[in-house]
Amino acid sequence: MIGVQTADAIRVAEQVWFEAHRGEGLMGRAAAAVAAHALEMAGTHGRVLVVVGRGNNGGDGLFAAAELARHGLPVAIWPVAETMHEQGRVAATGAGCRFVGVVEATEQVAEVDLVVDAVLGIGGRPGLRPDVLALAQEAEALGVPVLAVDLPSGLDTDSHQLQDSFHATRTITFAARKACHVLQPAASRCGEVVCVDIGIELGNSVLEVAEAGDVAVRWPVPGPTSDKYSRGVVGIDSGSAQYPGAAVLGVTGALYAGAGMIRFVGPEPADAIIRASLPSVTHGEGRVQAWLCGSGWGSADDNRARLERRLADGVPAVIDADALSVLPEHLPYGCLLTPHAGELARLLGAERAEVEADPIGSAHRAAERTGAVVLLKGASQYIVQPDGRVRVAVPGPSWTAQAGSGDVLAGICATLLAAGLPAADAGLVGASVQAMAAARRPGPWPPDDIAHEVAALVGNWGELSCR
Ligand SMILES: NC(=O)C1=CN([C@@H]2O[C@H](COP(=O)(O)OP(=O)(O)OC[C@H]3O[C@@H](n4cnc5c(N)ncnc54)[C@H](OP(=O)(O)O)[C@@H]3O)[C@@H](O)[C@H]2O)[C@@H](O)CC1
Ligand SMILES: [K+]
Repeated sequence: MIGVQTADAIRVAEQVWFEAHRGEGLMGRAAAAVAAHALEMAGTHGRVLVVVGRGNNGGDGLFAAAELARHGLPVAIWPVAETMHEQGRVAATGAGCRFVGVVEATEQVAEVDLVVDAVLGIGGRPGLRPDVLALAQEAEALGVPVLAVDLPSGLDTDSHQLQDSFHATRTITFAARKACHVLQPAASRCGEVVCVDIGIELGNSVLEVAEAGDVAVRWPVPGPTSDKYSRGVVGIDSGSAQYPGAAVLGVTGALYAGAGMIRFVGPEPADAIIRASLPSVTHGEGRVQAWLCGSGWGSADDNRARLERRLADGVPAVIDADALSVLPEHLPYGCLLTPHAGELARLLGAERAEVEADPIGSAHRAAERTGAVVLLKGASQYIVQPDGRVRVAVPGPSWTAQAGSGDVLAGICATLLAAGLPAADAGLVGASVQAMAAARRPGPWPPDDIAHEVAALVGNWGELSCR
């Protein structure tokens, strides 16, 4: 898992380091890493424009500029504020960097091979001054590579929200990733994110982002004594006359994620379609280890009773789509809710914009209120537990932003619940594996094709770990 830290936590850790290492500095380490990446991006003869702010982020930029100039690169520096880091200014001047004003900097953008953005780091307030924004936009429009120091200036360090900012090709950050580097849409401004260890010690992270290895180790691979019951029986009550496809997709997701057995109890015409196209699925009631309810129910009058009937078994359930608006007072232990932003807003009686402004807080409210884990779907997929722990699924390509992806995902998660994964892991692993499968098969593939790709992906892990 990748641990994400806040700006405050970084500041505290830096302070502890400074107290333990009196007279020493961290900026040299940060600047050396920036210079190495700048050299790689600009080439040994590249022309570089470094835009520096008044704080320590600007200091990093000035020391990196000095290093580049010592390597013989022509370096121009635009200090955007009236003051700048004094030792950094002395170093850059001594190394032969040239200081320019706004007019020359703007002219230079079209000429240079790299722009280094060292305007604002973790001490910055969101947004950019108009003249700095104009330069950032010019660089983007011209396709000039941008190396952001710590974060693209203009972004809010601890937020997922988009702001007027630089659009980096690469961002080099220090000690740990921050929310803006990993959460969409802000992360889309960061380009490739490189995290450099500068030697400070950090405590618990504010949230964690899953990596491929975290998914593989949690995947329930059958052992030599496994049978269809021990692997997990999934009950699926989904679909309606209006939305039979949701049921077919959910069953497909469950099947290709490796359900030991599926009992489908949804209505026609999905029942007949599944009988004809997915012959391993059984039909009718029986014992199950987990339920999937809600996908494709539509706004029928009997949704509340339909959900209560399934929850009466007392086993964990994936509660999706239309079932999210008819939740009973008490849910069985270990349920997973899988709303998108609009569904979560309805569940909370809030506006969609409120959920989009505060996805983690909104998902946490729903988790606290229901006692269930919430998997909030979207460009970044949050898994939030009632105790406030937050994890984010492995990110995937935007191709999965299409109708039916959520139905497949609910089926995958239900298989994982039935296999015995706790709801938080089922949500994390389910959302991640779908994203990873989509990444293996880029392009406009329909969601059922991505479900098939899940089986291929998991099969590779099976070779390694199947006994
Ligand atoms: N500590 C260390 O040893 C290490 C730190 N490191 C580096 O330092 C960075 C943090 O430095 P920092 O704390 O000086 O903050 P930074 O982001 O440079 O900017 C703050 C300045 O900008 C101003 N300002 C703010 N918002 C603004 C806006 N929207 N528009 C215009 N101005 C704005 C604000 O002025 P104010 O108006 O608040 O008086 C303030 O003066 C960190 O990201 C990393 O790069 C590394 O070297 C590792 C070691
Ligand atoms: K920056």
